[in-house]
Amino acid sequence: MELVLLRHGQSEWNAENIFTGWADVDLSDVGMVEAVEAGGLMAEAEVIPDVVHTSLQKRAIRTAEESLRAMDRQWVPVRRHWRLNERHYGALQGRNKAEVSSEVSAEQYHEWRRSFLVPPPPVDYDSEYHPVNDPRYSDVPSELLPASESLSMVLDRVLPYWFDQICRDLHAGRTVLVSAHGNSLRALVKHLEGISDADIAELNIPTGVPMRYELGGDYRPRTTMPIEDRYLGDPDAIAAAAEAVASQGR
Ligand SMILES: O=C(O)[C@H](O)COP(=O)(O)O
Repeated sequence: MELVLLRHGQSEWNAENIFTGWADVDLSDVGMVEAVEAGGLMAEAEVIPDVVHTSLQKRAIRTAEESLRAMDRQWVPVRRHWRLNERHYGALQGRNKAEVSSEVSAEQYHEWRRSFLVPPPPVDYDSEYHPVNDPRYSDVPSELLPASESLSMVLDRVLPYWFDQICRDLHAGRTVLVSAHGNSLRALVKHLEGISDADIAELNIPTGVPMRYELGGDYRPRTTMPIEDRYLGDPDAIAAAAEAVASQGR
């Protein structure tokens, strides 16, 4: 069973170093190029998706579209679901990462970004950033909609979708592309690789780089290998891009 995880290409707010979360920001020009290149890398590696799962956020949706276009596979079914959204970044959404970092201790900043259990401060119920005020979530019971999320909360909402929808496509023998976000993918990788709550803090996924998984019948990786070896593309450039994500705002 073949699975490809792809963080969306650079977004307009990634380029400006702004906490994004559930804000629906588009790809930057760089991000559009990254999405096309990701399609080229998948084609070159001969991992060709039969189905795509993505979030309800346009940066991931467009990344899926552009990568499929690069593979001449725009006909492939694309399923969208809020459970694959980025982590809700609460009251940090819309704020510059360097500014936030200058206002709090280095420990607090790191805890908000990378701890497993601690969510950032929440947004108010009437905030434009609370999903109850966004019509795209009108079908979702309001008690499931977050005002802020820790990575642990993201994992809890991603896993039902993983087991119910994505594993079903994998079981049917389809090569699955998941086009999603830095933190929804960190949660999924934590689950797949059995990474501890402490060690997941060290994982930073760069934009627009496909990660390839060969899964066994238990929907876990068939072989153990360093995560860096799962990326498609130039290892040095990928390592530098991951380090740049890690040090945002510092
Ligand atoms: O939502 C965001 O700001 C980014 O997509 C992910 O941000 P992070 O790397 O700071 O968690």
